[in-house]
Amino acid sequence: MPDLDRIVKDIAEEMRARPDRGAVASYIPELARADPQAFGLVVIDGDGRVAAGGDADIPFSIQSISKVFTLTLALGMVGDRLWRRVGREPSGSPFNSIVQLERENGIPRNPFINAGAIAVTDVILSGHQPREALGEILRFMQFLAQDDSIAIDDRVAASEKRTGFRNAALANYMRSFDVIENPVDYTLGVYFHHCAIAMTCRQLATAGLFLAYSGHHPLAGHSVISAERARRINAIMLTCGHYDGSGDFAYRVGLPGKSGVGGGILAVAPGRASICVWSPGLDAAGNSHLGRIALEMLVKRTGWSIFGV
Ligand SMILES: NC(=O)CC[C@H](N)C(=O)O
Repeated sequence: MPDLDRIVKDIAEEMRARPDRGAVASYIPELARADPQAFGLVVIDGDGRVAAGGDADIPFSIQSISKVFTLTLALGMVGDRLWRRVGREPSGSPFNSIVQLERENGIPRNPFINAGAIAVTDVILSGHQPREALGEILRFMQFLAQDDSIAIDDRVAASEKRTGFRNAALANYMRSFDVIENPVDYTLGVYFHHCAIAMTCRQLATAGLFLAYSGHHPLAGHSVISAERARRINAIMLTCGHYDGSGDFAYRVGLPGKSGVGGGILAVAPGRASICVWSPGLDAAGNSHLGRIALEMLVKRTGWSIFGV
C-alpha cells in the first residue's frame, strides 16, 4: 500500500504538530496519566497489509471500544434475545447519562452507552463467575488481534472501580428493573476490567478486521460472525458509536466507528480496511479530538466514506 502508507504517515505528522489536542479524560484518575502528545494511526487491509504512522505500537486503554467486542460476544451467546434488554437507537445523550433509563423502563437506548454496555456485560456474565466471563472477553480480544500478550491494566480497572459512582448508579437502577440479573458488583467488576484492556492501534485494527470483511477475519482465517450480524454491528457503530457526537462523526467521517475515553477510535471501511487511531485528548462529547480529525482526513484522501467521495 505505497500511497496509503504515505497518506497515513503524512496524517500522523500533521497531527503531531497540531496545538489543539482536546482534554485528556481525568474522571478516571489513572487515564489522566496519558501523554496528550501521543498520536497513532494504523490501517490494515484483508491481505494483512499495514500502513502505520506515529505511536502505532504503544498500548492505551481501550475503554468503550471494548463495547463492540462485548456486543459481538453477547449476540453470539443469546442472539436476538439481547434486544429485550437493550435497544439500538442513538441516545442523543452523553455516554454516562441516566435520564432516559427512567422514562424507558430501565432499558438502555443502545449497547454503546455505558448503561447499555453494562447490560450487555451482565448477559455475558450470566451463569459464570466474573473471572470466567472476563477471561472469555480477553481471550476473544487476543484471538481477534492475533496476539496473546494483550492484557488488562489492573491499575486502570482499580481506578475506575474507586471512582465509578455514576456507573454504579446506572447498574443499580437497571437492577431495579431486572435488566441486570447478576449481583451489581460482579457485573460492574467485569465491565470495569474489560474497559481497562490495554491495546495498541495495530492490535485494535487487527481485531476489527472481521467487521470490515463481512464477519470473516482474514488473518485469523475464521468466520467470527455471519455477514448479516457484521452488517448490523456496523450499523450500530455508525449510529451510536460516538454517543451524542454520532451524527457529527457520520457527517464528517462516514464510517462505522467506536470511540473510547482512552482516546482511541476503531473505524471500519467495509471491504477495504480496519482502522484504529489514538490521540488521548477528547472533545466535549468524550471522543478523541484529533482522532476524528485524522479519520476525516483519511476518508477525504482515500474516498473511503460509505457515503461516497
Ligand atoms: N466512553 C467511555 O469510554 C466510557 C468508558 C468508561 N469505562 C466509563 O464507564 O465511564
